[in-house]
Amino acid sequence: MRTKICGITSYEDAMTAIKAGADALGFVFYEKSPRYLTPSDAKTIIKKLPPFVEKVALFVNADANSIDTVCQETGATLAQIHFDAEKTLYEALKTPHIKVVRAKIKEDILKYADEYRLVDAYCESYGGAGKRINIEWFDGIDCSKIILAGGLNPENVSQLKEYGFYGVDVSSGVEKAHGIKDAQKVKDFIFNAH
Ligand SMILES: O=C(O)c1ccccc1N[C@@H]1O[C@H](COP(=O)(O)O)[C@@H](O)[C@H]1O
Repeated sequence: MRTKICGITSYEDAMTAIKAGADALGFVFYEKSPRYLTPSDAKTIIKKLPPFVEKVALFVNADANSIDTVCQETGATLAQIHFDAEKTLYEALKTPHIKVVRAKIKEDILKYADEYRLVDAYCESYGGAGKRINIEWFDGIDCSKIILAGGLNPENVSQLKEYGFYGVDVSSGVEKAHGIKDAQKVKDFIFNAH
């Protein structure tokens, strides 16, 4: 399973995750998030990072133009559209992107069945709240294009093997405080996911 560590706010945390084997790092450009960082601060971190690691820019309720601009300015390689965007937004986006399904019910998971997508538990604050998704909803579903998110941590990530998810994404489950990663939890999360 690929792993993404989201809510990175420092170079040190970024390198801890990369050295532990993370495939992707997430930078949150949603001002209401406790993990928000400015595009300028993200750029400073991203330009020092090694290649072959996906730098993901996470957006909530942003328009296509500002998403493209932030990604271009910061060096982010993929946009995570963490809200229910209109089709026109996806059509207008120039930046490679991944759609997020904020699942309220099992049927929501089938929405983008034929493409890679990130599935998170629905919550009013959009994400990063540690809210767990009902894992039984994935029974009998082809999970090979799904990145699972929502309430994951170093303990429960090791229980996902049978589902065959493409990847997992975690934010709050590997923190010691909002926006600050716990190095041991990051290492354990990635080790257990593998
Ligand atoms: O991390 C955030 O602060 C955040 C804010 C707004 C939307 C999404 C956010 N993070 C993403 O939410 C999911 C689940 O996070 P958690 O592991 O349950 O804390 C994950 O995809 C994060 O990338």
